[in-house]
Amino acid sequence: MGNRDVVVEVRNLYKSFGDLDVLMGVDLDLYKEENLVVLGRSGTGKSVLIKIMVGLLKQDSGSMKVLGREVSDLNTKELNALRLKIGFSFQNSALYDSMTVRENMEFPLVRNVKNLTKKDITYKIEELLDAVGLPQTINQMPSELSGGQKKRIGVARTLILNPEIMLYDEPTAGLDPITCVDINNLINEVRERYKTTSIVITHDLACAKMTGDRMAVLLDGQFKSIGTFEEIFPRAEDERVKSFYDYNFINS
Ligand SMILES: Nc1ncnc2c1ncn2[C@@H]1O[C@H](COP(=O)(O)OP(=O)(O)OP(=O)(O)O)[C@@H](O)[C@H]1O
Repeated sequence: MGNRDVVVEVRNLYKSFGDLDVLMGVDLDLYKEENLVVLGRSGTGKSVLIKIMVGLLKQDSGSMKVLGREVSDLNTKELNALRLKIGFSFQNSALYDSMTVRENMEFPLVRNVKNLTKKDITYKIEELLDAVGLPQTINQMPSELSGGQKKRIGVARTLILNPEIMLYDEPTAGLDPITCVDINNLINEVRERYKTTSIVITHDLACAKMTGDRMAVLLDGQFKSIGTFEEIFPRAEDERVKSFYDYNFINS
């Protein structure tokens, strides 16, 4: 891990929807260049937490500081600037089906960065396709790519704006075990090469083990356990944390 600068600081964060209490006192420090895995069953509030982090939702109380700024205090312009520093890698890759790989990658660049020459754009696209090991796909359509390749291109497209923070939402969902290992390696390589700080949301403990420096388990609206894989799972006492481990490593 790099130094211990805190990139995201969450303190006593609460969020409810009517009678539904989702986040109930979340605390978290995400350190620079760390890969933090967030685990939690469906509906525990992982997406709500991420949405508060990028200013799509507002907390009821508590604090969410990203890159030193309290997100709920930011105006629209500041929020847009913050979002450019956060790369979101979607579960379904979110590529535009009617565009080639090159056009898919060009799109966020042209939209967000002024005064780039055609040469700059091509250079950047080629560099990132190289980084994800798919330079040969530049003129292909998404329909011609495998699920794993689409994920890689999705990650390359997210990286094109040089984000400081990467959010990976279920990066291995729907992939075969070998492609999962590939994507996990990619997440680690991205951190090495681009010095990103990452949050990986997953239900896949093998993915968690390979990519996470630490993991945080969201239970009853809080991170009850935060630590390395070995600190949390093999000897978990909470039945729900234990069942996560048993399900992934014994019953599957
Ligand atoms: N805008 C909203 N209005 C009302 N309820 C919401 C809203 N957003 C989320 N919720 C509720 O908050 C709870 C947590 O949702 P969230 O999407 O964060 O779950 P999750 O942990 O990301 O689940 P999954 O793993 O299935 O994606 C759910 O019960 C959901 O219905």
